[in-house]
Amino acid sequence: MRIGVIGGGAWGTALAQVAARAGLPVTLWAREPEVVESVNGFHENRHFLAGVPLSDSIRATVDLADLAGHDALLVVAPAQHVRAVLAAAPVGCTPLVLCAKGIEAGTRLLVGEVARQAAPEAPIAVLSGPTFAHEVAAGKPTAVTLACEDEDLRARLAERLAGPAFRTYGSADVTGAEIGGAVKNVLAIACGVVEGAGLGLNARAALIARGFAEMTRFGLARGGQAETLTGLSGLGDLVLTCSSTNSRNFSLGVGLGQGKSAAELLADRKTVAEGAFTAPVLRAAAAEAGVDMPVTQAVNALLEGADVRGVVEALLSRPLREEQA
Ligand SMILES: NC(=O)C1=CN([C@@H]2O[C@H](COP(=O)(O)OP(=O)(O)OC[C@H]3O[C@@H](n4cnc5c(N)ncnc54)[C@H](O)[C@@H]3O)[C@@H](O)[C@H]2O)C=CC1
Ligand SMILES: O=C(CO)COP(=O)(O)O
Repeated sequence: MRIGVIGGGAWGTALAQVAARAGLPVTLWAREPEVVESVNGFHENRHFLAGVPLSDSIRATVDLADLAGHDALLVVAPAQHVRAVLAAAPVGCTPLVLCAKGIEAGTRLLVGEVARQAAPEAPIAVLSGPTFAHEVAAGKPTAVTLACEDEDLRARLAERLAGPAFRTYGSADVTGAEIGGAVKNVLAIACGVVEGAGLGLNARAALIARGFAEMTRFGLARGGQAETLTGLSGLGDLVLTCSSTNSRNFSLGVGLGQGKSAAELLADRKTVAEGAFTAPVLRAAAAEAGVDMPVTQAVNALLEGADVRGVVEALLSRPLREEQA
């Protein structure tokens, strides 16, 4: 099985290394010529994943046409760019494994739904879970959800991508797997705010639990399954991303909690904090689905410049409610 990877950021590079470690030849498409030079010349992505030696069976290219004839394509461009890269890539009926976490602005579509429009003949799978790229690339133990409706393809992909330290758990629930990954980025910003504003560990635990309730309400309304949301791609990833400044979303929240503006924090950023793009789309999608998402609304208010104290007070002073309502 020859694997193509679309996107030479930290995660695309780490996944290229996963596939190479599994013994598969890999072509890695990156839009930056300097990334291609670094991977081909030094077996390292010095721009997005510095310090991690890469397998010499990974060949990088700036030319999307070089992805023709592969057996599966891992799609690891940021969510807002997936439509454009798929439109330009030679996809045809090659299976796509979607690895970006987000919801497309404007259309409010999950990445899998975008891919179905952009590449209607391609079978779709989703790979998602608690996976900091540096740890995966370094070979630290990691487990992911590999969701695909086609049982045979799911089993084939799960088996070929797995390795001694990379466990793939199959699921037929593509929507549920995607929603966990998209929503947790927004909730991670909220947890970062708690850290940055010094609101304490009780507040962070409460936010993870209430945030998860919010993710579940939205996920069920969009057709995801509860078991997926409590799994690796939902609760698992939420816990990881809400616990560490290794998360770009959590770090963005820390800055907001310290009183910095989103514009200041996002200016000249080379790496992506998907939650900043997902938050407004998620708020709109939740309103459309009639789902109450107070933490998501609070994150949007903070991204739009609201004062941290006022937003926290507003969250805490909402009418009391039943926990399971
Ligand atoms: N870094 C991580 O630990 C993980 C990231 N992800 C997800 O993977 C996706 C990609 O993130 P990373 O690899 O971390 O990116 P990154 O933050 O390391 O790098 C930014 C990436 O965005 C690409 N980019 C910027 N503008 C673009 C455009 N106009 N068209 C196409 N690509 C463009 C850059 O080429 C680069 O590959 C995101 O959806 C992220 O949520 C998922 C799991 C883990
Ligand atoms: O998705 C991730 C871990 O599973 C990476 O999180 P960040 O994008 O917040 O760094």
